[in-house]
Amino acid sequence: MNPAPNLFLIGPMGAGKTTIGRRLAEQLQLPFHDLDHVIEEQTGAAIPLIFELEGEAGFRRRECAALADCTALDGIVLATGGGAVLDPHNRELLAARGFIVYLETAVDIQLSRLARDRKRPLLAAPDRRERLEQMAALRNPLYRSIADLTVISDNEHAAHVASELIQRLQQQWRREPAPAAA
Ligand SMILES: Nc1ncnc2c1ncn2[C@@H]1O[C@H](COP(=O)(O)OP(=O)(O)O)[C@@H](O)[C@H]1O
Ligand SMILES: O=C(O)C1=C[C@@H](OP(=O)(O)O)[C@@H](O)[C@H](O)C1
Ligand SMILES: [Mg+2]
Repeated sequence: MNPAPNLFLIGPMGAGKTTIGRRLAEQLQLPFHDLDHVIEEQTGAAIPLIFELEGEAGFRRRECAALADCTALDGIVLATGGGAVLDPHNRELLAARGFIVYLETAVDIQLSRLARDRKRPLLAAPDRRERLEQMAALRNPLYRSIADLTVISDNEHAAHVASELIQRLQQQWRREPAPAAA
């Protein structure tokens, strides 16, 4: 629960980390970074191509490097990718360097939001529900283990989730000092 100079969004694919993170950064007037976007810029390739050429292991190595770079910054909002919490060192860096918000989302909601998605290689499975449920079983305890704040991200309006999140953060910061921008 340490107030820290960064806000990190964690949670599964389709939770709205990228969408809500961008809104949150705008409203808090902080720079926004999306970990997947940073990986794509550093690699010069889109996420599906990285998976195709280097496999998930190669993507994870790049994700660790990008996360180390992003968590070295101060005063940012960072939307992580859903699997960033799998690596124990990533979890340590996130916990040490920022305030962690877990966007909790039901598999049904993920399925409907991502129904037409073709940019998330891990969803290229014959049974998407089964894949998401397997990932949730492994990852949800990890999200919970490092979250400073958990917000249910099931509402169909991203703006609604973002404003609830800001209210919850303000309540939190009334109890503890607000994170200072760099
Ligand atoms: N609260 C929400 N309600 C409805 N759709 C949402 C909401 N948050 C995100 N979305 C949509 O779901 C999809 C995935 O959102 P995204 O922000 O990319 O999630 P993540 O980064 O967690 O994978 C996008 O099409 C986005 O517009
Ligand atoms: O859950 C995962 O392992 C992944 C989530 C994706 O990001 P989002 O959570 O932003 O969709 C992206 O990092 C990659 O496709 C792998
Ligand atoms: Mg995202």
